[in-house]
Amino acid sequence: MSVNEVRQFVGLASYYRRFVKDFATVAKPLHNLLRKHARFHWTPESQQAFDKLKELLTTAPILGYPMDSGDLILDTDASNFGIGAVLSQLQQGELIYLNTNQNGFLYNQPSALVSRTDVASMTPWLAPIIWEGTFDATLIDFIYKQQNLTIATTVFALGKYTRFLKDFLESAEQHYFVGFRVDYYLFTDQPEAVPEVTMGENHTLTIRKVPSLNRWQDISMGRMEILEKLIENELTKEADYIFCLDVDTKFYGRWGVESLGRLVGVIHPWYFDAPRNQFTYERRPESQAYVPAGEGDYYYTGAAFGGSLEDVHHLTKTCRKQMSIDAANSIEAIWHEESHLNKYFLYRKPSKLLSPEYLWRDINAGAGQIKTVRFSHVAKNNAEVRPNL
Ligand SMILES: CC(=O)N[C@H]1[C@@H](OP(=O)(O)OP(=O)(O)OC[C@H]2O[C@@H](n3ccc(=O)[nH]c3=O)[C@H](O)[C@@H]2O)O[C@H](CO)[C@H](O)[C@@H]1O
Ligand SMILES: [Mn+2]
Repeated sequence: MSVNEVRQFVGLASYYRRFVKDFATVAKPLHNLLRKHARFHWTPESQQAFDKLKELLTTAPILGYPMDSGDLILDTDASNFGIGAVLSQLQQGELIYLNTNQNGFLYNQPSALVSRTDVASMTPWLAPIIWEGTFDATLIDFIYKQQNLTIATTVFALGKYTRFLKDFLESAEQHYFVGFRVDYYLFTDQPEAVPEVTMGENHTLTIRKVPSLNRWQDISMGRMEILEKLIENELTKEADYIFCLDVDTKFYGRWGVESLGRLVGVIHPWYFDAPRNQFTYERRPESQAYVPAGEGDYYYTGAAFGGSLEDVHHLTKTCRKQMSIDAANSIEAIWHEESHLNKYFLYRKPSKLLSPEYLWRDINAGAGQIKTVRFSHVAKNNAEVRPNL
């Protein structure tokens, strides 16, 4: 054990002491011993103290959850390491520079003056609009990590859409809420067609069989009622937030806790720069999804939305009811549940908006303001994959 390694470890422990419960009584004596040895020499006694302190740091409950490899340690460049990686590298004798600054958690200073100027990062009702460059991933992960959250995520794959599952799930496991608890609920008419995909730590996949339907519109709209019932009957105690995502999609970049909010809409990738009179709202007053000319904020996609269980429950219940009124009147909104969702969001403003980075048209389609594509539709031949036109 080199003096350097011990110094690093002491730094690590110093950094963590504010988070470890009972640090003063349990770990401080060991910490002090090591501090002394870091300057002098290494004995079997210090090795024991080192091992014990290491164990404490990896198993002690901090702020209500045990430390794990997802916990962050920052160095002065604001890059981060998981504690697991740090400890194993220490064991392997690799040099890691750790910040031992006692004043706390380091990250880039936020500016009151400088931000992105090429996009709007706030709605007129003061909901943030999330774009690359509007948040600090390290900081926001650190903050949310302390809340021990579960994010339920629903995805539907009926008929030929099961072909999209492999890419969807594999890419989600690389980019979607990595390090946080995610429970996917996959609804399909063919459970046997669901591919084997290895789930990351704290990510689970539950498969639910649902009946096949003959119209793609009914599949798409039917999601509202299934979500409503899922939240009502099962999720209340199981999750904190929920997202509902299209399956004909793939992740290419981080989608994380920056997306969480009470009620979250994603700006549609085709209409983020369009005047509201071009939005494809339902324009027939006979439909419950009707939006009169001259109204409208942003046009939201039906392919991704979410929020707290309570707010998404209200949203899905409202859309389900509005769609059944339409059905009773033999009218179907032009863009199905997406039309109802847009009507809902017009009169119940989302508390957070995600930019089209969170649902892009196609990975190969560029746009100046889109600095990173996080999630994108994949090209598909509608006539070939859908059960009807
Ligand atoms: C970019 C965007 O805003 N997408 C929306 C759009 O067209 P899309 O072309 O994206 O709709 P879509 O064909 O992807 O259908 C929506 C979703 O329903 C599911 N599905 C559909 C058909 C099928 O045979 N099997 C199956 O599982 C699947 O999860 C799919 O992702 O309009 C739809 C309603 O009009 C939905 O609001 C979509 O979210
Ligand atoms: Mn889609």
